[in-house]
Amino acid sequence: MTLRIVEIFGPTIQGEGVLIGEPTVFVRAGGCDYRCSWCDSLHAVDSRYRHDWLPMTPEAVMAEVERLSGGLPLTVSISGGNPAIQDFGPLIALGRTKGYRFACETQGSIAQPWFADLDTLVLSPKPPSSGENPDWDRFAQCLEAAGPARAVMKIVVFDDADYAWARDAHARHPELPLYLQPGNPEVDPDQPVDLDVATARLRWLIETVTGDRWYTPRVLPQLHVLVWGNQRGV
Ligand SMILES: C[S@@+](CC[C@H](N)C(=O)[O-])C[C@H]1O[C@@H](n2cnc3c(N)ncnc32)[C@H](O)[C@@H]1O
Ligand SMILES: Nc1nc2[nH]cc(C(=O)O)c2c(=O)[nH]1
Ligand code: SF4
Ligand SMILES: [Mg+2]
Repeated sequence: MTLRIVEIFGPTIQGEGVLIGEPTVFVRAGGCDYRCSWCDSLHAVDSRYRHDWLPMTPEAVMAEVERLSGGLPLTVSISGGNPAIQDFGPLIALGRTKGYRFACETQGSIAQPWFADLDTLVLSPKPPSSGENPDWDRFAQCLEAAGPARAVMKIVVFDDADYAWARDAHARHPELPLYLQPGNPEVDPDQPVDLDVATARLRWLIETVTGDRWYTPRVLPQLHVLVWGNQRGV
């Protein structure tokens, strides 16, 4: 059994959401059932890049994670692409025997039994600006599959319509801790990120939430983007 792997990198810090700042090794899976207009990881989505994806056994993935982490357990974040189109159960089982913890980032379109083996499931349903239209029944199936794993919701907000949509999404799932992050409009890895633009977008989101007296979500930047821009592998 092999997994389609785009890249394995770290240790770095988790730059987004509930685990922000946490030392992390990332395992990026190839392939996605969505095509978000502003996807910052097209190299893991578009089949144009698939010749760069490596078939790897769970043992080989874990060996690379251990090499990068110096053999000391930390949090492994499985992202993509949508990792839920593959079976990460054997990798998680193997990593657990060595003391590693696991988180997964997915949009909530495909449920997997192995979600229950995670420590943290980050569900990131896509707002209107993405051009995708989430299926809330499937989203609920993902939550059900998570079982004992901690599930949280992270929503990217580009504009007022996304913000209103995020409020509705929270109303559907008030039980999920909610994290909002401003959208990054500049995702070309070869172009620098304009920090003034990033700061202005973050300020707008904070002021929108507080101005609305909405005290539920945590508003966070993409910390890695502030530090490294759109560079890959960080
Ligand atoms: C690249 S995705 C991979 C995992 C999964 N496909 C998903 O979308 O949740 C990881 C996270 O990056 C977020 N993201 C992608 N492009 C972004 C952008 N341009 N600005 C801000 N966040 C973005 C996604 O919403 C998701 O929360
Ligand atoms: N540092 C860092 N934090 C991240 N959080 C989510 C990421 C992703 O691309 O899934 C990501 C990433 O690529 N790097
Ligand atoms: S679901 Fe995630 S990986 Fe897939 S296109 Fe959207 S942001 Fe990119
Ligand atoms: Mg990213």
